[in-house]
Amino acid sequence: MDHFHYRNGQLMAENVPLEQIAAQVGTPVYVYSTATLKRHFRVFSEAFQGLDALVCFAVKANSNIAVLRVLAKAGAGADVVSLGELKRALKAGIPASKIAFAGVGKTKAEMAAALEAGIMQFNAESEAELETLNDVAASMDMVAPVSVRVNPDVDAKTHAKISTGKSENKFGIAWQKVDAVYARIGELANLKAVGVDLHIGSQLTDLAPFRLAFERVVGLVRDLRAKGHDIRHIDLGGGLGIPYDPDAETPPAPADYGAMIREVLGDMDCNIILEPGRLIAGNAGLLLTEMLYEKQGENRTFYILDAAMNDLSRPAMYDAYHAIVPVAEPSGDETLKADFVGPICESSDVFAKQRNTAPLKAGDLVAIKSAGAYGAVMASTYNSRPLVPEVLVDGDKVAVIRKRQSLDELLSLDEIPSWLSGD
Ligand SMILES: Cc1ncc(COP(=O)(O)O)c(C=O)c1O
Ligand SMILES: N[C@@H](CCCC[NH3+])C(=O)O
Repeated sequence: MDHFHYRNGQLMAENVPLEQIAAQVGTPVYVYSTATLKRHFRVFSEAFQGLDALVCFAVKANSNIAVLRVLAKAGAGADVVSLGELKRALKAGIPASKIAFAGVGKTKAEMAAALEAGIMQFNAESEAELETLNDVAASMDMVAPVSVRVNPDVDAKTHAKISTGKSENKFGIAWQKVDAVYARIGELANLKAVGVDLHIGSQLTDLAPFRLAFERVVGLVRDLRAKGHDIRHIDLGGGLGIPYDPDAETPPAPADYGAMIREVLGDMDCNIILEPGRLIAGNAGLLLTEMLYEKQGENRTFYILDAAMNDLSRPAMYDAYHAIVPVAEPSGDETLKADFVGPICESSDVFAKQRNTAPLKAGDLVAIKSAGAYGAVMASTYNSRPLVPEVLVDGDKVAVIRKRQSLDELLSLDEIPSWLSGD
């Protein structure tokens, strides 16, 4: 059941008409459904029932503290990649013991803060990082729990810009080198190897690359254990895709993903960590926007929206498909083709080209769907456009969970140096 649905001719977020949110908060605005977040988390978690599994939400997908709070209450851990994300996860009530810290460029300050907080594990991505982590832990008289992120050199068969598990990608340590790396960890007094980790890419719509990568990791864990390393955690990363365009994509169901994992890892006697981001948040949010103008170009109609690529960058960055629907349910069957574009001075500020749509007019509200993951978090203020607000709906309750940035707030970050002030 879609929690964004038409009722009495109006697109709703659960029991709240989007028109009401636009009137209260203005547009553009991100709107999230609590029921969808909870359902996605539950369905994903149920796929691992009976296994010793921990679902760590990838905070990079949606880092709003209220969204994290919903997931914390449902039992989620967190996968974080910066001190900012760590602080958000902790503030949302996710216990440090359920937090993994990933990323190729962790700073010493980030390492120290994460050690201080007592996180579950660092997912280390290079030999140099391990040496630095050992030094930081030594200076604090602590032992850092580490998993090495293995790069299994598997083609995830996803968009090139969101593939991470090939040898040419910057992520992880080549799986052929991993043996030597764990031997080195064994020599470092302030590190303790607790697991292995991998993440091969995002928006995967096929189980085969996952299976290949997981089988490689299982082989690796057996070897490491035979050499005396006590590998308890196997972190399989995130990446399971979602249907942005149900006619074009049919990603595997979480239950099938879970069944495959059970098959490959079921007898490993380990704690399995999963890091879904998009799967939990993607279809739990939309970007609500108003159409400003219609413009007739050469052989095409432009629908110019008040949202732009700075608010939702996925179409511009990855040519990503997002469904676009009118908030007022179309009364007839008439359709036409239009380009949905934003106001930014870039040719790539396009949400959809030659998209079939009901005819729209200036002032109409439009929802850009599947924008709950990698939407608000990737926004910028390009063209001096303030960050847009985020709203959370729960049944008939509505709350602004991030307020709209004001122009004053945006401009107040700049300063004119003393030598330029005056005439
Ligand atoms: C290390 C890591 N874990 C988890 C994720 C979440 O991925 P997704 O949102 O595709 O589930 C990402 C992003 O791709 C990631 O880099
Ligand atoms: N940001 C990307 C995915 C990359 C995920 C981060 N590893 C997207 O919107 O699809």
